[in-house]
Amino acid sequence: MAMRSMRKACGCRSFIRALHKGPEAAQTPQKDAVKRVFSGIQPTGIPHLGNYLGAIEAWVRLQEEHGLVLYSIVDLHSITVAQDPALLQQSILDMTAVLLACGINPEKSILFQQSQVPEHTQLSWILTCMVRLPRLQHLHQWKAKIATQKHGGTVGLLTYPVLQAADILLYRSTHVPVGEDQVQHMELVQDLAREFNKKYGEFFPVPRSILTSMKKVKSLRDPSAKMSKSDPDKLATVRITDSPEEIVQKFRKAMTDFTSEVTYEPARRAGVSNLVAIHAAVAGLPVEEALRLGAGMDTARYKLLVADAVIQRFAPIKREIEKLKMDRSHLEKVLQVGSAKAKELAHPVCQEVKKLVGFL
Ligand SMILES: Nc1ncnc2c1ncn2[C@@H]1O[C@H](COP(=O)(O)OC(=O)[C@@H](N)Cc2c[nH]c3ccccc23)[C@@H](O)[C@H]1O
Repeated sequence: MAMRSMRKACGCRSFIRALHKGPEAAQTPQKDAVKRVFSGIQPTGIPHLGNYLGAIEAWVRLQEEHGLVLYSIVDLHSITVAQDPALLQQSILDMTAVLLACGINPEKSILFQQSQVPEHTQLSWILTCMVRLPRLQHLHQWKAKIATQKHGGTVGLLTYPVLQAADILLYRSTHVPVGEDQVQHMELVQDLAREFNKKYGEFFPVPRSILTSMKKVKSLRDPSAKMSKSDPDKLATVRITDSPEEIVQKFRKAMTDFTSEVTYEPARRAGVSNLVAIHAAVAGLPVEEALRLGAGMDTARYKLLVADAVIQRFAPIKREIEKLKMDRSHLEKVLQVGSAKAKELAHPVCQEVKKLVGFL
């Protein structure tokens, strides 16, 4: 059944070609002609402009182009740092509402809850036994995250990228739309796929990252850093559900420089260039057109134009989120159905892996 569903996944490749792929992606030979797309998002916190432009927007387009597309709400990943159980339950449903409101269509892609498919943790254990400790200790995100944790962080936080590898490989995925912050994790996934194939015979395709032109949306308060859910400065991050007033305030306070003209020079003028990139992306314009609209404005006025474009873009999504959140049983049903479909795909792959590894 799994292989039959996977074979259906072909479709046109134009969108994938149109997206910028990272260098590691371009160099990876891809023997597998069938495209299988997988990605995930942590349920904790409301998605922000970075999640939306760097990942979710691409997810929506990819489900139009490919037969087998899976998106997972990765609740197992979220407990690598402390969570309140009641809040986590609510966050999983809220994230379901957000993804549906953004355009994820459960008829076109499989939207599911990671913990409902136990094969993720089973494959994760097998892969964990193939990774050397220093490989995980050298990853940027581990180093950044332990700096914020008491007592050095949990073992789960350390092995988090191996679970991510299991998520992807479990569906023998070929393409993974992610933001730039996940590229190092993707290199680990690619290495694990190659190593597994070398040891047990050709089994996993080596998955490629798909990066959009908005692969790193910067913090509004520090354009040298990425926009992040966990930024302690509330003005740094624009969430999908922010009110128009909050959005205006955040853009007003966005860090730029002492030049008032609006230009796009990411290396020299990171702050204003981040605004131009956001403007172009949310308004669906080329950067040149966004610059033309900002011509003659000073940065203070341009910030309001960008804020307005973001407000317009998020307004219908916000309305839809509110509507969806009123029907809890619908959200639960979507996850239930999606998780059953994912399990149907995951089970035979996991069984094959177990056999290859030598389990009876
Ligand atoms: N400032 C930003 N600019 C551009 N893109 C950004 C920005 N911030 C976040 N992203 C992207 O949003 C997606 C979800 O983020 P998460 O932190 O939940 O994403 C994470 O924590 C993953 N470990 C979840 C995961 C678990 N298993 C997977 C398997 C495949 C892909 C992803 C996963 C990601 O694509 C992330 O790159």
